[in-house]
Amino acid sequence: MTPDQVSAEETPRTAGNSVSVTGLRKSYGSNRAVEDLDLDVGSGELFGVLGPNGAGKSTLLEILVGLRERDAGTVEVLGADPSTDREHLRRRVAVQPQQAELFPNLTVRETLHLWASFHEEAEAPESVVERVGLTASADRRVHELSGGQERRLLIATALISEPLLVVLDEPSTGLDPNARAELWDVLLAFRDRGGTALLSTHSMEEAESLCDRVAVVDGGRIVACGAPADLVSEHAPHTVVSFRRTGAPNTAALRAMSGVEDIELHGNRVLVHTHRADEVVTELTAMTPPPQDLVRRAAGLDNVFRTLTGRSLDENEDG
Ligand SMILES: Nc1ncnc2c1ncn2[C@@H]1O[C@H](COP(=O)(O)OP(=O)(O)OP(=O)(O)O)[C@@H](O)[C@H]1O
Repeated sequence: MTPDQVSAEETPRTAGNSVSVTGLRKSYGSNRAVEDLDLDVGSGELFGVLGPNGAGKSTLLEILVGLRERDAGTVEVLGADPSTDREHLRRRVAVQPQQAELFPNLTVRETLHLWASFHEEAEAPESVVERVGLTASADRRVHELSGGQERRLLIATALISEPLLVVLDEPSTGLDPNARAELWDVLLAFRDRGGTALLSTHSMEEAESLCDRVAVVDGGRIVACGAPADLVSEHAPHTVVSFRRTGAPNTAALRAMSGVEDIELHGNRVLVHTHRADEVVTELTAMTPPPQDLVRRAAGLDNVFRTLTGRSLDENEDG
């Protein structure tokens, strides 16, 4: 079964949505992990749930795939309720949790043959190997693979059942930029074949580069939802001028500069938010000593998050 082979009768859809959630709530004791959350993911979308650690992303995804019970709300995934219709969803939804394990001594090919044997209908392992770009490594053992190759093999084990929807919890955490880009290509190809992909991420770069639409979550709630470019133009239509800091920056003086709206400290860089970038760059370059490694860029989803919550997506930030 490929995404485009499934009839409407077999998989009832809700107005073109693969996922429809209303009023979802989940608490762990007194800790409210998900609060009155509404969400629609269209069929054929590559959809990202973006938020910092503890925002409720994993809890949401686990409820959607039937791994966790909700306290309240309605949930439809491919027209079924994951808490009661697990069998309906088992073949149609593939899940890649944050901590997934493979057998280290099996080869890539053996792994996929094993996973294929778990399903009544499965794609040929050879074609999945090719689709995730592991043909040259098909006979290598799992423990010999790079981190990126192993992650793509995990995705391959998810895709082998030819799911309509794949749900991935932070799929690219810990990967280097090349490995991330290769993994994104696999997900984009799945989307281009008609599949729906829902992933969580705390990387604004991943959300911006990969996702058709993004739900920005904080404290268990969606604070904004839309196409990345639309979210940026609505909530953060400004420029970020940044430079390398040497010693403790004089943030009070920077804040007092004409045109400066906000200052953030991010790692070894000072980020200056402004709608008047030319003016600010002129003022900054006139400072003594002049700022090093000055860069200007349009604001991104990290700035959307900051505008909407007053906090940073990146926990390690100190600004
Ligand atoms: N099994 C659990 N028992 C108690 N509290 C939990 C449990 N799982 C998650 N939580 C809490 O619920 C909140 C949401 O956690 P969740 O893991 O869903 O967020 P997240 O956005 O996926 O974060 P992370 O990226 O760190 O996994 C957090 O405050 C977390 O500590």
